[in-house]
Amino acid sequence: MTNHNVFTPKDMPLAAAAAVAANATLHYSYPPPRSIGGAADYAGFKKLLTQLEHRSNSGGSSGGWIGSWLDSMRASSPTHVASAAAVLTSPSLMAPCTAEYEEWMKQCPSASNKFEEITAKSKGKKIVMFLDYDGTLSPIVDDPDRAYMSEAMREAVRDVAKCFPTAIVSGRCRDKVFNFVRLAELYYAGSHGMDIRGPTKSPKNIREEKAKAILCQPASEFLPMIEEVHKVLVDKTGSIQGARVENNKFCLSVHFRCVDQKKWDALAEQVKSVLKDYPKLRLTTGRKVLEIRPTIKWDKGKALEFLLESLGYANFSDVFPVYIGDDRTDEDAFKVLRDRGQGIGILVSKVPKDTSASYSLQDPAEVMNFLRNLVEWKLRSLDDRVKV
Ligand SMILES: O=P(O)(O)OC[C@H]1O[C@H](O[C@H]2O[C@H](CO)[C@@H](O)[C@H](O)[C@H]2O)[C@H](O)[C@@H](O)[C@@H]1O
Repeated sequence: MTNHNVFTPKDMPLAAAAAVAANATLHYSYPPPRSIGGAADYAGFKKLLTQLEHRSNSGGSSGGWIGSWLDSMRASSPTHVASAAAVLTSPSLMAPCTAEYEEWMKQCPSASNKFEEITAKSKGKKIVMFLDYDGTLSPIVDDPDRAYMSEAMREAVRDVAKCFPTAIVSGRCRDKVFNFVRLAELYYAGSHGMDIRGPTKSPKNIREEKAKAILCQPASEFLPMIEEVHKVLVDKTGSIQGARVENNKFCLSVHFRCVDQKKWDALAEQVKSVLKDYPKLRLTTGRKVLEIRPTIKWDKGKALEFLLESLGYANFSDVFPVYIGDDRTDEDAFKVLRDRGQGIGILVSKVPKDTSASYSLQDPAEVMNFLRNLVEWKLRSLDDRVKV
């Protein structure tokens, strides 16, 4: 089991630096990652993409408790700004952070800086993209209903999907995440992978009938139970200001981002008392959220495997899955890739975390840059082939 975001007193400077980074108004003083090509280059490549498109057209997280409820909630929320100023102004506090970050960077280097290494690894293989939504394609915000992705990000994802089969894998319910992304040519795995659907508009790189046939809902029998628990939780948590229960169809999210920290314990107790009557449901933690889901052995890792199989890409030798995500629940997918020795996992994080991913990116902005670079690289290699 990974030990994400677990901060002990000795980690306090690091936690404070995390706060600085996670709140994005201040920046962690670390060398910015190298980028390949800027906006101008990208416009040129967009033109090339359109040309090449025409040319080709003619041919677990693991469940259970991690310590106490409250510890677990705190562990998933290292985003307070309280000590940020102290960190920024104190060299003695900054030094250990940098050393620790540098150490982490050795284990989980920047995918931007290692771009050539990544593309070299994928040589001769078919890249398949898996993208988490919240915190990966959209920045984390207080109101889950307003977690919009930018138009620029949408365009980058659209371009990626023209080059590689692309799936969105999210804890949100499939319809909701689709309404945010609004790209019909993608695969969507909602409810932490428990609701998978192929594209409604056929992507260029997949046979239409194959794409449309993909559908997987391994937790259907839990629907009535989830509905019931949703109602009970809304009722029980109603008195806690800022608490919010989100119905994600096959799972539920209890948000505490806007709850006063003094009330976290009370909220945890409420959730705990409800779940006592539902032993077939388990709880995991995400970014200031308690996630309630069926105890079935299904997670984002299983969803990734399902999609690879369905697409006929399960073969080790000719597929290179790239999974990008920021959350504990994405660790299940990173682990699958690591265990299979196939493709790469990229963790989106500005702070050191225990992870099964092999690379990192700092935030959605850097994810967008990475996606654009992949498209440019792909088009460059296609164009080179055409020239030959
Ligand atoms: O798998 P994901 O796509 O990363 O979804 C995980 C949860 O993301 C959302 O919550 C998170 O983002 C919110 C908006 O930025 C933020 O307010 C919240 O604190 C985060 O936990 C979503 O609302 C949940 O339903 C997903 O399970």
